[in-house]
This record gives sequence, structure tokens and C-alpha cells, in this order.
Amino acid sequence: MARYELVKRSVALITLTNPPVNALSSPVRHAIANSMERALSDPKVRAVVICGENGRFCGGADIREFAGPLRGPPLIPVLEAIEAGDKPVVAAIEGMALGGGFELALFCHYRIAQSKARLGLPEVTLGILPAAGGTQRLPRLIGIPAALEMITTGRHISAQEALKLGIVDQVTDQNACETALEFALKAVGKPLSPRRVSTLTTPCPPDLDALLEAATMQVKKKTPGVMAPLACIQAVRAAATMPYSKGMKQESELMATLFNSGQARALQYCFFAQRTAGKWTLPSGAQWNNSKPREIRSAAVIGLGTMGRGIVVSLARVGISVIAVESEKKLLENGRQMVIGMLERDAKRRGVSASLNLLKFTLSLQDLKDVDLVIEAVFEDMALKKRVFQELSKVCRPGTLLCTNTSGLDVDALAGVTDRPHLVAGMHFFSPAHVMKLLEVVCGPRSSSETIATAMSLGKKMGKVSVAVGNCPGFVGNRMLKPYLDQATFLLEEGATPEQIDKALEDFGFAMGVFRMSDLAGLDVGWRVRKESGLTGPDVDPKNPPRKRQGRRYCPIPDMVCEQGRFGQKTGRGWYKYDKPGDTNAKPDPLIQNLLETYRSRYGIQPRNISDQEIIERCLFVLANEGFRILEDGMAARPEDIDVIYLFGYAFPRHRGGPMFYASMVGLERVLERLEHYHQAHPDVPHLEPITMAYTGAQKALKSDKLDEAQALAKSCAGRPDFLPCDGLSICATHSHGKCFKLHWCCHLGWCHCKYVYQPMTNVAQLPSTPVPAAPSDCTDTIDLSISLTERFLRISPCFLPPPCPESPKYCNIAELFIDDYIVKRINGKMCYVQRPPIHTEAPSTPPQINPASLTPQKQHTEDKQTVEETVKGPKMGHCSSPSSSEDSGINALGGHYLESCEEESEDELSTDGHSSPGSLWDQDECTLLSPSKSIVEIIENIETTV
Ligand SMILES: CC/C=C/CC(=O)SCCNC(=O)CCNC(=O)[C@H](O)C(C)(C)COP(=O)(O)OP(=O)(O)OC[C@H]1O[C@@H](n2cnc3c(N)ncnc32)[C@H](O)[C@@H]1OP(=O)(O)O
Repeated sequence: MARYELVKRSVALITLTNPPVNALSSPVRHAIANSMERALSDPKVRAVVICGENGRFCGGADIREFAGPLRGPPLIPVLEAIEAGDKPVVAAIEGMALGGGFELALFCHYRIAQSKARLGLPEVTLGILPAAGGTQRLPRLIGIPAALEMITTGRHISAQEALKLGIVDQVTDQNACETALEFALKAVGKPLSPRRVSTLTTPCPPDLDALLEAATMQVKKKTPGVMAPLACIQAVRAAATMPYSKGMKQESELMATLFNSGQARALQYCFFAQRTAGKWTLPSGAQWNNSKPREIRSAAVIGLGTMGRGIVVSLARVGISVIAVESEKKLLENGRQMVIGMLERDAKRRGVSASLNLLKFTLSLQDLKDVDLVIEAVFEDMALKKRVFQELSKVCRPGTLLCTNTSGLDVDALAGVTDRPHLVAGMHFFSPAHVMKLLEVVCGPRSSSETIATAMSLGKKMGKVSVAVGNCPGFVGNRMLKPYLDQATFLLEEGATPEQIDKALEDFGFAMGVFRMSDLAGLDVGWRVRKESGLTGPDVDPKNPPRKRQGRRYCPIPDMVCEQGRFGQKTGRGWYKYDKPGDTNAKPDPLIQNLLETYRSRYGIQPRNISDQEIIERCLFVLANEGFRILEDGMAARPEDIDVIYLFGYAFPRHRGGPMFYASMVGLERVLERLEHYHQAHPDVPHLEPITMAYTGAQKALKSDKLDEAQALAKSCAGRPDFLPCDGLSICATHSHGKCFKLHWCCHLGWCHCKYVYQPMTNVAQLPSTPVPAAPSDCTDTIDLSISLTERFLRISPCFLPPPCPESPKYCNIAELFIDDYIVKRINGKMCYVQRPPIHTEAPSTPPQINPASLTPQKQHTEDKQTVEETVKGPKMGHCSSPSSSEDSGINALGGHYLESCEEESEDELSTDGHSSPGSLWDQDECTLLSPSKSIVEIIENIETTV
């Protein structure tokens, strides 16, 4: 994990060897500690250089280790030995020095960076803070303002910027390690005290309070509700106001608060989910590591509407030559000017020259005969798209890949009109395509693995986060959006206002509520699609009940809003009013209030008070429920893929992890229960019905006395100021594991992880006493969740690990409370989180059911026995029959990312695509068990433990 060599006869070279990023895993920390000890005690060694193998210094702590108890030597003492030593230590930074890797460098006496290296403290993006002294050392080195900016944003800086700031001592174009070796020799004999960052005094600006206050306001605005940046500011304040050792203590305490928080879990989950999504897999067995992509040097884009223009820019700026095609001269010229303007602005921003020479504009498809790949981005009309694909089939050379940017139409139907269905796939960009990071790569049943590999790899080249999805109406993102939008309008009917719904969603963490976002995206697009699909307009049978379509509940309010010419921001009126067309400042409109009141009285609807909790539950649980249907249908391979789509395409708040992860945090039992509740109240809304499997599971579950007991305890806490009801918005240990008592009082165990947000903990001894059996009771007391949604979810999502060890065990004196696989046991005064031994019951436990419909018929006999994990690996190659959600494609639902980075280009007149798709760190000791019973010891060998 680290190589030790003596070079130049007197320099110890320590090379971190933990591919791919030389993360500071337990063996690496061990190896650094041992190597430093050796170097400091060897009289031949006069200086030390630390570098990383394969041109990468260090990517920081091993994030995977965060999910379990800390093993091996804690990092800080290892690093302190470096600084305290009497021999100069030089960090040779190549590639990257991030997080703990950067902190390692800050403990060295000197730092040399290779000119291409990047440095930073990205911990905040993982929901934590730089807790190996980063918050105390960086301000001492570079001052409060610069350190504050780096720490609260997690921004990576270049070697040159690091030199300017005074973080590194030298930047070299040569090999950093060679340079550092020379540098180290020259440093021998020079005094080390001034090089020890811990001894420096933080330069304290006179306006410290104002500065920190401004930073606080800024992060609250930019990342509302996110804890880590606020904790970072507190830690930096300590660097300015406290001696080093006290500051370190403060840093550690703040870290302890963050480390076990649900937000940290969510953000770390996002990190890995994003990387998992790139590892696509198809039912055929083809996957990312056994399929070779083609190299794409030239491409064509058909249609220069909003989407087409963004796609041209995305391709050209990564060096791919692009032929852009339009149907009319005026549209072509307009598109040309806009693309050039966009590319020029983009190049200026990046400090490079615009690659205009890669562009060609034409009116003729004949010009496309030699391109490697075509992306069609014409109007969202199947007949038109089919004509284009037929034509492409004739014109393009046989090997050209044909892709469509449809936001939800049947990709296989398009493949069917070509002479090369295996070379057809969907590439669904999100609007504006040059800004939004998400790309859904749609695998048709006949798409070859090479085609998918090429589309995925091209997405990566363009800097997109690409996710492979199956071919069903709306694919994954827009398919899920429909039930979400439906719930929002149903809530309006029932008594809510657009402002109230938006506020609840914004408080949850969305940058914009659903109605404000719809106003931004434009309401007319969805209206037109609804008219085309016969949901509204003259084609609707007058005898049809106004609030029903095909036997399902339908809300005509969005149509009524459009009938008044209210198309959103662009017309100055929509769900809100604006001072003028194009204005972005949304104000509540009494006319909308009147419209809603008139509507309700017309249909005899008695408006009721709707809580924020109901808004969140109905809008978001229905989203996750559809996600489960998508998994069941095989249209997404994993919950991570769905979450990544929502994070990058629909601005789902990252600190909530995505709709699927959020559901797991709330507790799937709870989600199921609430969905059942709402479905009973609204039986004509099929999307509220929990997916079949979950429903069946709940019906068969045995009610346990144990559960009642836990509920009784939880209930008895109701009303206490220090025990707040869980709104699902804050996370405790039970939630993180998806095991929540039905009554949902979070803090009854006294070790809820939400204490940062909620009230201080209360000693459990002060709880009203509820008798709890001392010994584990008979297994039959437990609830059988083996076929429940929870179980299924956990099986298909190995990434949803059990929570890290809960803190404050001293507060807990309850013997056994968890249900299902995990129980909390008190053993010799230690609280342990123990995996339950296998349950042997009379009734055979039903294995998680596999939807036979998700298997291709010829494979079913062999795949029947597979686990759920195996069967959901790849998107199913079929066209499923869910109702079309293409109508929602105009709404890039919640667009925080979009808003931040969108350029001011006017996206008004669309030539061809009316659809613009919317666009204590853990106490180091491990649990010591003195004399528990043997069976427990065996179980505990391989479990999570707490002190
Ligand atoms: C008390 C001390 C506390 C310290 C706190 C910390 O240090 S927290 C960690 C801070 N570091 C980071 O946040 C860096 C995270 N990593 C990255 O940003 C990028 O991975 C990279 C280092 C810039 C490299 O990017 P690149 O695009 O080249 O590769 P990938 O992102 O695809 O990563 C390759 C694989 O490596 C895994 N990985 C990367 N970093 C870590 C890490 N810190 N811990 C564990 N694993 C890491 C990544 O998941 C990829 O794995 P695959 O299995 O191949 O998907």
C-alpha cells in the first residue's frame, strides 16, 4: 500500500500504491505510519519525499470505509508524526491531491506540484468537512477568505493557483517526484519550525464576523438546508479565533455531527451512484467492460431548435466535426448564428478558441453520407421522425449509427424503418443540451452492444453523465415525471395553492417548486401534447366526465390556465404573474386563486388544509413508486441509475440522494404505508397504488408484538418537545436502514442521527417506562419482511448499506428493538448493532418475486431462479405500455443546475423541436465484547458494531 525506497543515498521515497486513486485506506495509513517511523529512525535518511503511484498523489480518504466502523490507525496521528519529525518531508503532487490527500500534503513541510495537478478539499460535497486538520491548517497557510471559499465549495484548484495562494512551494512541468527529491536535498539543514503549518497564526481579517456572516448567507442561499457548508464555516471560524489544538477539537466535533448524518450518507451515495451508472449492463450480458465503443470523429445533427443547437455545441467543443441540418434557409441561418454565438461564449468562458472550423451547416441530408453518427433532433412527431430515419437509411453509409433525441417516443419503431436497426439507439439530451449533464441512452430491443457502448462513450466524451435506460414511453426520467406533476395538480384541486406546493418542495431542497419551474419551461408545450394525445381539446368526447380520462382521475386546471394564454414566464403570466414577459420574479396571482376557487365550487370540491407533509409524500413517494415500477419492468438496471437521472436531469436535491435513495431513507415500510393510505383516498389514481410486489408483501406480513411494543414506546414520546415526529426530511439510524416504526417517532432510541437539526438527545432512562424483555425473544415474534418492498430494495441495492454505527449508545438501554435483519443488543454494557440469525419458521419464506413479464420469453426458464439482483441488471428490450409522459417533456422539472449555469441565450423560436425536453469521527475503538453468548459472538464477528 506504500513502497519505501532509499534514493540518492539519503532520501526516503514513500510511494502510495493503492490504485486507482491512492486513497488513504486503512492499509495505506498503516504503511505511511510505518514508513515514516522507518525514515525518521534511519540515520542515513536526511529527507523524505511522499508521492503517489501512477501519476496520482492521493484522492483522499477511502470513502468506502465511511460506511463501517473505522479500522486501522486514525489519520491525524499518522500525519502529525510527519510534521513533528526532524527531517524535511516534501509532498510531490502529481495528478491530484484531494481531501485527506491534500491534508497529507499540508502536514508535509514542503509541497511541489506538477503543473497539471489539481488540489482541493471536496469533503463538503460528500456531506462532511476536512477533518484531518484541513479547516485549521489551510486558513493558517492562505488566510480566511481564500480558505473559506475552497472549503465551503469543495472547488479543485490548479497547481498555478495553488502556487499563487501560497499552498505549494514550486510548480514544475517535469516529473514532480524527481523535482521533489532535488528540493528535499536542498532543504536539509534548514529550520523546520517555520514550515510547520500548525505553528502559524491565522491571518485574521478585521471584519471576520462580517466575512463569516456573508459566507453563511451565501451558502444558505446556494445550498439551502445543507449542513456541511455551515459546519465548514464554523470550523474556519475556530481557525481564526482559537489556538490550533482547540480548533482541531472543534473540527473533530463538527465532523462527528456530520459524519453520521443522513445528508452525508446521501451525498456519498450520489458519488458512487454516479460512477455506478457508467457501468451499464444489458440483459444480453453485454456491458461496459465487454463491449467496445466505436470512435466518433464526425457527427450530424438534424434540426437546429433548442435541443439541436445544444447538441451541436456539445459535440463541437470536444473536437468532433459536426454537420448541422435544417429544413429551411431562414431556420438554418438563424440556427447557425445561435450555435456560433454559443460556441464563442463557451470558448471565452473556458479561455480557449472556439472550434468553429468543425462546423458545417446544410439544407441537404445528402451531405451526411460519410458521417460516423447522426443525432436526429426534429419536432417530437413520430411520423416526421420516421420519415427522417427512412431517408437517413438511404443516405448514410451502412455503418453510420442513427440516434434519436426523442424524449419519450418508441426508439424501436424508428429502428424498424431503417436498414440497420442494430445501429439505432436513443440519445435523450436534456435542455439546454450544452448545459445539462444528463444523457439517457435508450437501448432498443435491437440496439447492438456496440451501438450502446458508442453512445455511452460519446456521452462521456461530451462530459455528460450517461445512463442506459430501456425503451418505454418517457423512458425513465419523463415517465416518472408524469405522476409527480399529476399529484401537484390534484393537490391544487383539493385545496392547495401553487405557492404552497412550491414552498414545500423548495423547503425540501428543490431549487424551484414544480409550478415555478413549469412557468420557466413554458406551459404551452405540455398543453399541445395533451391536445395531440386527446386528453383535452375538441377531440375529447363531450360526454366524458371533465375530471376523468380513461377511467383515471384527470385534472383540467393546467389546460384552463393555458386557455387564458398563460404560458409561463415568457408571456408574463402562468401559475404566477410576472411584471413583464420574460421576467423571472414570480408573484402569486389572485386570478389563479380565483380560478381555483371557481373550479372547486363548480365541481363541488370542498377545499381542505393540506399539510406540507402530504405535499412531500404525495409528490415524492409517487415518484419513487414509479421508479420501482421501472425497475420491475426492467427499464432501469438499478435504483442508482434512476437517482442519477433525477439528480442530473431534474435537479433532485443532492443531499437527499435521489428519489429512490430518499425513499430508502424515509423507510420503505413507511413509504408503502403512505402510498396505500393515499391510494385508498384516491382509488382513481393508479400511480398511487404501491407496486404489486410491495402490496402483496404487506398483506402477508405478520404483525408482531414486538412491533406493537416499539410503537407503544414511540407513541408515548409524542408531544415531548425533544421528540419530534419524523417528517421524513431528517434522517435517523432507523431510516437510513429503511426500518422505521410505523408511527415514525424518530428519537425514541435516543441516538437519532438528526440531532444537528433536531433537539438535543435525551437520556433514554428518562423515557416513560415500557417493559422490554431482556432476552431476545422467539424469532416468530418478528415481522416477516422477506417479500416486502424493503427487502427487495435492499437486495437490489447493495449500495444501501446498513447505517454506520449509531452514536451515543450510552443513552440507550433498550435490549432489542429493531425488526427484520438487524437488532440492537446490549452486551456487557456495549450497544451492538447485530445481524439477526437466520429465522426458521414453519412457513417457508417466499423469495422475492420476480416479475416474469420482465424476462424475455425464451430466457424465462433459466432466469426464473435468479435473484432479483441478477434479473434487474439490464434494461428490458421491450416497449412497455405505460401511459405516455412525453407531454411533460417540456418541463425540466426542477432545474437548479440549469439555472445556475444557463447562459443568457434566448431560447425562444424553436424551428423544429417543439418538445425541448426539460429540459468524533467514529470513536476509534472497535467494540470489545467480554463474554457474550457464543452464538452472539459468532454473529458479531462479521457485523457492524458500536462502542
Ligand atoms: C479524517 C480524514 C478525512 C478525509 C476526508 C476525505 O478525504 S473525503 C474524500 C475526499 N476526496 C474526494 O472527494 C475525491 C473523490 N474522487 C474524485 O473526485 C475522483 O474520483 C478523482 C479522484 C478526481 C478521479 O476522477 P476520475 O474521473 O479519474 O476517476 P473516477 O472518479 O471514475 O474514480 C475511479 C475509481 O476510484 C474510486 N474513487 C475515487 N476516489 C475515491 C475515494 N476517495 N475513495 C474511494 N474510492 C474512490 C471511484 O469510485 C472509482 O471507482 P470505480 O469502482 O472504478 O467506479
